[in-house]
Amino acid sequence: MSICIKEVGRTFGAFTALDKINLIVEDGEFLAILGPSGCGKTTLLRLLAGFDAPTAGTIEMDGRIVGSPRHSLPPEQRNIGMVFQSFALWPHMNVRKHIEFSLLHHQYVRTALKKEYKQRTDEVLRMIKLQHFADRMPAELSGGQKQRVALGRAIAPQPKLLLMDEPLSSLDAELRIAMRGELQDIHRLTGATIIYVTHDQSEALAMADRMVVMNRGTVEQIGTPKEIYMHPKTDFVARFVGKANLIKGTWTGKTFSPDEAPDSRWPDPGVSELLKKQAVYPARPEQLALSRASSGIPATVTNVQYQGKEIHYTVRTNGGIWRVDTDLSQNYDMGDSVFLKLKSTYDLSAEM
Ligand SMILES: Nc1ncnc2c1ncn2[C@@H]1O[C@H](COP(=O)(O)OP(=O)(O)OP(=O)(O)O)[C@@H](O)[C@H]1O
Repeated sequence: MSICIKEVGRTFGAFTALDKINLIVEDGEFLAILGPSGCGKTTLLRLLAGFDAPTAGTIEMDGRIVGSPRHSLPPEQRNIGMVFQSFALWPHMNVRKHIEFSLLHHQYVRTALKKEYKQRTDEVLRMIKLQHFADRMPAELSGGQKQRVALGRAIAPQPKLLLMDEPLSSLDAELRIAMRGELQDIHRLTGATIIYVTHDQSEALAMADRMVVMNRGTVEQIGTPKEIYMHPKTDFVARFVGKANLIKGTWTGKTFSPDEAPDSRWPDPGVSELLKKQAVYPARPEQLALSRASSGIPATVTNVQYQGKEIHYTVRTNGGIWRVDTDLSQNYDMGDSVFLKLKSTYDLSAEM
């Protein structure tokens, strides 16, 4: 299913939860909507599901207007499947019945699928790897298994659009990672368009074809995970997705000199015009290095966190507090005086 969101807004009294959202989602695309708490992600998903109507603009699905201030097609007439954070399983139904129920009661199930619902249920149970758990009740399942039932129930009727609202957030870290692969498999197997809401950037980066980064009810940037991570357009995206340090300085054409180390020349890896206008360089923690040699920005180590594969340092300079991630060969202690630099692979001053 393709979706076209045009100038969509949603106000609650005097409060604007969504403002002039414009977005096109291609048929079969996996789109992640990423943003901090309260930025309007769930509000947008509710508009797409048909639980709520926009107060401005239009939402089209496969070329047909389904949501506008005057008219909203109810959820059951939209050919969608939904998966929520809470699983929302029925406590009195076993795993098989969950899948069967959705096949027998979803308005858009093809007659052939409905007729063959037992075979389809077996197929879905295999897809979500619960064929040996079909008779279990929800209370007898682990968190990951419950999540898979919710997913199976949503995909069984072969909806053209799957809406997911933080579906992995109640799982532990290990399961969340395992479920990412399963969601990708399901996307590949079903070919459905997926709109996936999360505030976890690593989830969005790992799975999505494209990401929409939202902030305070507006879209900050739309792009592939690589574009968003490597080339953030705004300071918000640079900080939120890449955890970038926004170092102040002067841009001269394609080189940057930090105010606190004016002799350094940092190259332009594709920094946006907006960030250049703001006279900052977005350096992600892994792009920075520390050294004892006296070149770069003088800094003091204020925090050290050993992470096994790398070390996360926090350093303070006159201009701010910055995060630097290094490999294990760099060893500094709290209180050490060091110099903050761009990693030598990036730093042009090394060639001078
Ligand atoms: N029915 C409502 N009445 C008034 N304000 C609302 C209503 N629904 C949402 N809001 C407000 O709209 C804003 C966006 O809410 P929304 O639930 O979309 O955020 P979110 O990005 O999904 O956040 P989270 O990640 O915490 O779920 C919030 O400030 C919220 O308080």
